[in-house]
Amino acid sequence: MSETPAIEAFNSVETWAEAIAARLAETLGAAVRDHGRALFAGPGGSTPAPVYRRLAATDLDWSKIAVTLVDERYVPETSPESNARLIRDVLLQDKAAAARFIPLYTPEVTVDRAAIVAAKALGDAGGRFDAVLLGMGEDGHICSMFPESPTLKTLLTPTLKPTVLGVPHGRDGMAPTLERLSINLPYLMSAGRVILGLKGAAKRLVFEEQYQGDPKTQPIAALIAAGVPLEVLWTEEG
Ligand SMILES: O=C(O)[C@H](O)[C@@H](O)[C@H](O)[C@H](O)COP(=O)(O)O
Repeated sequence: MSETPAIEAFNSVETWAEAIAARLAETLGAAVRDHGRALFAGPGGSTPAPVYRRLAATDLDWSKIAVTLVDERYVPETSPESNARLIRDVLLQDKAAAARFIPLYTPEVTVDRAAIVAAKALGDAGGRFDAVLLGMGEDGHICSMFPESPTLKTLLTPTLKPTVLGVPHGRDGMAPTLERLSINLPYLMSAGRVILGLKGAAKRLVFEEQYQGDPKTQPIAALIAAGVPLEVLWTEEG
């Protein structure tokens, strides 16, 4: 049985965000020191902004760090739904403005073509993340690994190469409401450090319910079963 990760609890969003940013900075700084470059992948959504703000102010050699996304809505950066917009507006500021951004979205092509372009761009950047920050939806999705999605099985297949896949929007009102692009489980298996940041009681409950679930249909269970050394940092403050 794979190690089940302990949940580290923080009594405020501030201390929670500081702890995550410090760990990400430690890992990215070590990668730059040891290999001359680092690759970070983070989520969109409403959770990571306090972490991104702290990371942006951290003294690292950002000119040697590339930043990308673990998933993206298939919309241009001008859309308020764009995760790239969040990264540019919050993370690629201050000291981190010197970092290179690798978007997942490509305009005017199909989502599957955009996934191929993104997979190549990430491959050209080394094909392995030194540090990953994940969020989680209240349905247990991470990245764009949504329950009931026809792409879920392929995204969760541990034996494939790390890549990016197109994810169709859900039918009959099912999530996701927009077409998406998502890294697959092998990208998390090959990462140097994977941190899951959770806020609120509901998400803690979902995590505790799902981490010993079905690795074929529940992303958190899939990470644990695949032996991803997940660090889970949680704060009650929603
Ligand atoms: O594109 C996205 O929505 C995110 O990358 C996604 O994977 C996110 O981490 C979860 O949906 C949680 O979203 P919240 O942080 O908004 O709860």
